[in-house]
Amino acid sequence: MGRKIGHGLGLKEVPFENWPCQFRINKYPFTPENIGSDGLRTHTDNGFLTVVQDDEQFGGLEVMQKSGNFVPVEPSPGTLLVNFGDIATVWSNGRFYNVKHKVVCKQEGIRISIATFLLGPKETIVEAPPELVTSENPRLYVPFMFEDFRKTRFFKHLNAGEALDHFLLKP
Ligand SMILES: O=C(O)CCC(=O)C(=O)O
Ligand SMILES: [Fe+2]
Repeated sequence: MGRKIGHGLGLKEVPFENWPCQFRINKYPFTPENIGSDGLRTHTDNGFLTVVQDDEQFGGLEVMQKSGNFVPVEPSPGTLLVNFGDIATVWSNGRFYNVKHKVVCKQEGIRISIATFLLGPKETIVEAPPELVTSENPRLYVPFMFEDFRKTRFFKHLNAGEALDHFLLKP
């Protein structure tokens, strides 16, 4: 998938080969009192991209449009959902949108989703490849280590994309 994304941008090579992945099963034990409230608060994913197998019975995942409106993503049996995270915005030099999303409790019961996260590189810096930096699209972010980015997000509680502002070249 990473290779296809890179090719879509006109790149011959992509760096994702050794980037770590994280696998997580989310379990939401929703009670009647939870209905209408957030099961998972608005956030962006911190890595490059996420592949989600959503709960086919429950629904409840909502993504935020640039306008700020949340739009429900109705689960579709047999399909996976893919979204970009913060590192995709940095690596693509602003071309990819780190979509904000949340989970709303729609009904009582145990909601399960399965997510695989392609994170950022462990040993190399995160930066847009030179082909994606031009005079019309100058570099947006200071090159950084993914681990430093993750710590900034975690310790400053910046879970909805705001951590990227700390790494802007021109704040
Ligand atoms: O449970 C879901 O549908 C989404 C989960 C999610 O956004 C996450 O694990 O980061
Ligand atoms: Fe997420």
